[in-house]
Amino acid sequence: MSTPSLTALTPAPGQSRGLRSITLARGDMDPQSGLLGYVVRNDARTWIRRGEGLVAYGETARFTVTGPDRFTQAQEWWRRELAGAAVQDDLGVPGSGLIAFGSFAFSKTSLHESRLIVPEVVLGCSEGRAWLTYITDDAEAELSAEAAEAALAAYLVEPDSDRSPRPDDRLGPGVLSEDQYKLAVARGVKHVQAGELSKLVLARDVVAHLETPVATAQVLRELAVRYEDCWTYAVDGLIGSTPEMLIKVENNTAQARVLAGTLDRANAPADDPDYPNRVLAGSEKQLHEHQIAIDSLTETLQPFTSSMTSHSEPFVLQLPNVWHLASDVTAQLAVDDGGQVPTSLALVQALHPTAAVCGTPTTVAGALIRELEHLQRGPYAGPVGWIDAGGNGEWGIALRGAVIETPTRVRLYAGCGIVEGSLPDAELAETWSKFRPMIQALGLSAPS
Ligand SMILES: C=C(O[C@H]1C=CC=C(C(=O)O)[C@@H]1O)C(=O)O
Repeated sequence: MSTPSLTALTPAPGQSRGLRSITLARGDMDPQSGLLGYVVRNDARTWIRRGEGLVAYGETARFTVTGPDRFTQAQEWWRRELAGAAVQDDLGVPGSGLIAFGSFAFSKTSLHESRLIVPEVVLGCSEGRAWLTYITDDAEAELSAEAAEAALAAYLVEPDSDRSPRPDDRLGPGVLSEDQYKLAVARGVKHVQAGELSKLVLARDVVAHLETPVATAQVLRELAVRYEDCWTYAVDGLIGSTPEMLIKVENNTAQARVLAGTLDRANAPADDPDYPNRVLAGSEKQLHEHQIAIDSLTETLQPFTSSMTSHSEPFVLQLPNVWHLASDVTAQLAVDDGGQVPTSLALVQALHPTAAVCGTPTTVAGALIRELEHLQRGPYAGPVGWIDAGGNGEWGIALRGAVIETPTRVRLYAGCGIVEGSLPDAELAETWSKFRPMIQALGLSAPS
């Protein structure tokens, strides 16, 4: 596999062979709803957390790719687009100026197309500062505040309607039945016990069949409000709210949030505040599973850094559906001989797939996933996020999400880390707790 170029991506000032963009500060974002007020169309692309992030519409350029070099090729395409671009950016903060949204297949052998998409309009909000970016490939187009506002207004003029649950909406089985999934888990445990690997992540799917077309914008707003500590993503029908940050790059700093170890909140005793600390943070099995995930991230990130910090113990992250063992990692990126730090995509290429979604060792786990899961993961558990012209970006792991396959068919995915002590019934139950965000946002109920 070719190694990623670590040179930061820099647009050439003044050139306009291709993309042209203007970014303007915008003061009128409703502080209550933040960006959510703009998530009104089902084709919105989003990256939202606590009311901030990015919402985009339209498409000015697109790159698609499959195979083991998908990250490198995407980065090379982005570099070429930037080399011919003319960028006016009043703000110069991560996410302003030219950006591309992206989603990548989990597997290097997947036929699913990984993609980078340059939108036409982007609304951004970070630390209270809001902006609007307008991007065009029309050499004659006027680049002004009026033109940018008009481009945005054209997308907002006809919002898509919300929908109410219908009697015939239902949740059906996916590729594997529940019993087949439990069998796959039992087989996975045997491979771990045989010493072939220390951790394996096995996923399964369920399918939502809706009577009327899915109201994607409504689903995204519900996810973003309910799962405000997660990153609510939408890229070409891949939607969800992920609690796991694969890598975020802001100038010379990289951050990751590693999760592994899960406890369902549904059956937790209401009068026992110490329950997650005792049952999750006090469990040898869960701590072992978490340690494997954090080691896989820090060992791979380390060569790109000059310093790195993470707490020695994971903390308990409380989400509406589950508690997770979580570790936040912050690193200063090492500067190369040319004075550059790696781009967010270069780090994604190095880090994906972590043990949180694949296993350890990666190659053994990857082969077993193909053998035992019988699932085409597509973009599930792959990197999803955005990159800007400076190489900054945020790439989450596409978890707690779904793929909209047709307007009335939505495939939900969830997986579990399998270690030596894993029990098939418990792992099956855990997948239901991980499906819950999407099940609720779609207005469905899980089978009891
Ligand atoms: C693979 C998933 O979750 C991963 C992330 C957090 C906790 C996990 C766990 O406890 O098994 C999984 O490793 C998923 O949500 O589909």
